[in-house]
Amino acid sequence: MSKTFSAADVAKHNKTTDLYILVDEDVYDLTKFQDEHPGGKKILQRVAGKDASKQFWKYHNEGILKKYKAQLQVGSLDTKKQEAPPPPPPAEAKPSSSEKVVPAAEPGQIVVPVPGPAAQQEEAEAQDPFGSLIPFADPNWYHSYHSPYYNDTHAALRAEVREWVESELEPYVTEWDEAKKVPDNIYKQMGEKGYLAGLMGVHPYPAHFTKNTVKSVPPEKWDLFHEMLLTDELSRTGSGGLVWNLIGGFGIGCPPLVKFGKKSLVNRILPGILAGDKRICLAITEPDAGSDVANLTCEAKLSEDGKHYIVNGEKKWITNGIWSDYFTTAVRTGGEGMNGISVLLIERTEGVSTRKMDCQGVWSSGTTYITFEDVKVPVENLIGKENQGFKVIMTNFNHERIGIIIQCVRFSRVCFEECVKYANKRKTFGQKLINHPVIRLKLAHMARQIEASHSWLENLVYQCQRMGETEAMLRLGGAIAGLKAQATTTFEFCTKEAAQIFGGLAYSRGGQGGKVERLYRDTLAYKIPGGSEEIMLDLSIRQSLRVHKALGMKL
Ligand code: HEM
Repeated sequence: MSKTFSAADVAKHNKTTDLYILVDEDVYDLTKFQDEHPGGKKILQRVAGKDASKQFWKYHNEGILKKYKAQLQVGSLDTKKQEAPPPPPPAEAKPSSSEKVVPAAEPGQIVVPVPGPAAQQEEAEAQDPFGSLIPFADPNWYHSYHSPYYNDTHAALRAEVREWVESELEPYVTEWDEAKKVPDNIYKQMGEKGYLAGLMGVHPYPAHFTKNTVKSVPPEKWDLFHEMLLTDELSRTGSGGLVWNLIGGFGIGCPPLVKFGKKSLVNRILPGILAGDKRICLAITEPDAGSDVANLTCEAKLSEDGKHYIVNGEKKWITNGIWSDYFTTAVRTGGEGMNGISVLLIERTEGVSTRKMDCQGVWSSGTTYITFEDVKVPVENLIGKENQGFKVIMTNFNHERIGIIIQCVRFSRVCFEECVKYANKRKTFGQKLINHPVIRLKLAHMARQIEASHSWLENLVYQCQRMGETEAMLRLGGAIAGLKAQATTTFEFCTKEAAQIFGGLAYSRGGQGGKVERLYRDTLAYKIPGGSEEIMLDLSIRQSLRVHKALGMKL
């Protein structure tokens, strides 16, 4: 691979039986690949032995080279400048001695962190520029804007996650989405890298349940902005399916267990989950109960000896259900309405059946139909108190919705970024797309919605960070619901506008418009679950008025 060629050497490989091309001064041997080239072999034969950079970039984006480089590159031109060595891996940030370190929580108990004085000082510094520097394609602290929310540990985590996403996830995302399955070892890596433990809305990091902690952030420094940026960077893959595969079941199924589960239950099953060996999901929605949670009918009856619940019922649209070992399940243990609901941790045992559902989007997320038939569940597996499960579910909603918002905002940025890159190379009517005002207008409407959503998001994450669980649940539900609607409408708007900019390329699957086409199909998976857009908008006003009345609102 490290071989060097002169242009004249490359020019000799100009036959169908010996076909080299140059792209950006790197030499590729396409002799065998030409037959499987999706764009056809004739088009490659026409540039055999030549510099095909211009043609290459016209038809592909950078993901293609990442995927095929190792297989096809045989060397570089002798004129090519040595590439700068890769940046050193993110340093393992160590707690400074001047900082206040909060002791780790006991199992099943949550401690609210207090940032130390050094952390507060760090927050004031703008971080070094990071990423493509395309405006609005990343949050503006990536562009050295000042921000009170991020310090060196956030920058280190950002570099760590991006490196993993770009090298090991992004090149394969389309393949996995089409196969409707992500290889198991990717989820396992989420555990090994310590990311699963950081995604539960619990801070500081519950390090005592796992030997795998995040490399670039000491557990006691972990905050909700680390969690936010982890989800954000994973979402750069532009696949709701991938993100939901990795965190869609865990991120909403595990927090109720950690926050409300009995110590013995948590101690027994959490380590296996955080290691990435066992999978968990949240099973609330039923064929006839969605946003109207209080109406659910899956029943759990206490056995005569009082040792088990016997569960019967159906759950529908359950993310990750097909691969899950544990189901955090809402069941009816009492009378009608919200006061008859409990939450049970059901293990995959006799009587639990799962079947994959075919859906419009988020293909690799494993959307599942579940039936429970006389499933015996030990009473030890009750999460929270009997008939008080509604509180557990409500507490979970803010965390779930914030996760959805983070993904929608980043997916909107992905659409924007793809459009800016494409509009700077694609020409129509003798002009690059970016030179047409109508295209810039579309980009401007995307950017203003993205940035407004992101600023509101940061503000609400900061409130969650400072308020603690119960106060956040009581006070922020309205605003978070409003922001969820804002984020899903922004996401839908951006996919629609991006599809218009990409034209036919966003209508066919894969290729340059591949991310936009996929995200377009994924939008409903964000607009409907976690509370539909309509319910969110209504709740945002109802709930905010109720809270502000309690605060002393004067009308
Ligand atoms: C390292 C060399 C190359 C590799 C690995 C490669 C790979 C691919 C792949 C995977 C696709 C499917 C669409 C996508 O995923 O983007 C594709 C499509 C295509 N390629 Fe290439 N290609 C190479 C070089 C070239 C060159 C030099 C040309 C032109 C001279 C070319 C022209 C095309 C065309 C026209 C398409 C169809 C685009 C469309 O469907 O809109 N490719 N190529």
